[in-house]
Amino acid sequence: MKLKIYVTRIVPQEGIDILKDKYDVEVWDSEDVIPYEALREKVVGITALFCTISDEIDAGILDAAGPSLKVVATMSVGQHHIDLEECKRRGIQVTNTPDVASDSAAELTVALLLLTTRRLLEGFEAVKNGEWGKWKPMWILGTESLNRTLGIMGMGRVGFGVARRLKPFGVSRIIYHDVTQAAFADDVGAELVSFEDLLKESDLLCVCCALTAQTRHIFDKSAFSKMKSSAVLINTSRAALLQQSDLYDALKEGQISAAGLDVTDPEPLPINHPLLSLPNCVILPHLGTNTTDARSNMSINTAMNIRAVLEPLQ
Ligand SMILES: O=CC(=O)O
Repeated sequence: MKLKIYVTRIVPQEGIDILKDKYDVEVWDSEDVIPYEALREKVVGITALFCTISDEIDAGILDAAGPSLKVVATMSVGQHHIDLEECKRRGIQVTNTPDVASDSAAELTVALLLLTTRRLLEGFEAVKNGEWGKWKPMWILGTESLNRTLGIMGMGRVGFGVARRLKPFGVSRIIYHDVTQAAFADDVGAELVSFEDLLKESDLLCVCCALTAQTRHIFDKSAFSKMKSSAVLINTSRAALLQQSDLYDALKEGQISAAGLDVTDPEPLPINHPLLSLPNCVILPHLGTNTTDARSNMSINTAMNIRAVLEPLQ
């Protein structure tokens, strides 16, 4: 009898194709999140769970799956939706897809930076609303990257990808803060600085680090007060790196000039949320890995992770 794999969402077929001949693969046939109770029913007796970042995989789901479950493979970089301790205790392996989505996330960070610094959405809104009059010397003035200091919080795969892409834009300096010196940072001439100096010196600050106990809410009132009033902050990593209500105050009071966020708390952000009332805050609906290439590679990577765990057991 074939081992059972449950896939919690319609995902790119490439990943399913890698699994379907060898395993009994069932897919939740929807673009939407499977309800918790339905997931509990579906996982009974499975050996592998192919899930996404919006499925909560807690002890209740692991209990329902039972002792046959050997791997929880998430088609995401983030693993905060999985009870890792509980998986460890039960000897269930957890896998994610960190490498294949970095280029997509880095590109999105650059796109959001330009969207924010050049106020492109305001321009598009003006076109749609019939506010585009004769050429005006003082209308929708943005900030160029040329000769600006680019700051990167977290010189990992995404941070490096952002630095590599923005260097040819003519930024004058690239500085970064991380727990250690990143060997490849030299390739873009990036200098390691303290968090304090990153705040004080960055004109364009991209947050690309992981969320840990040390980085949770690291961008708070005190951090914003050290930044330049002309600085633009971009967060494409995790919402909890920022103290969101402090960010609102900093943007409202002009402590920093603008922010671009691809991640918010909560997600989705309610349409009456105060951040959405600010003209200097651009918000995207968590689009970091939304490319056909990244999603296809994430699906393949997830399937390969499942095979890497199951094959030695068979
Ligand atoms: O946020 C998206 C991911 O972790 O893949």
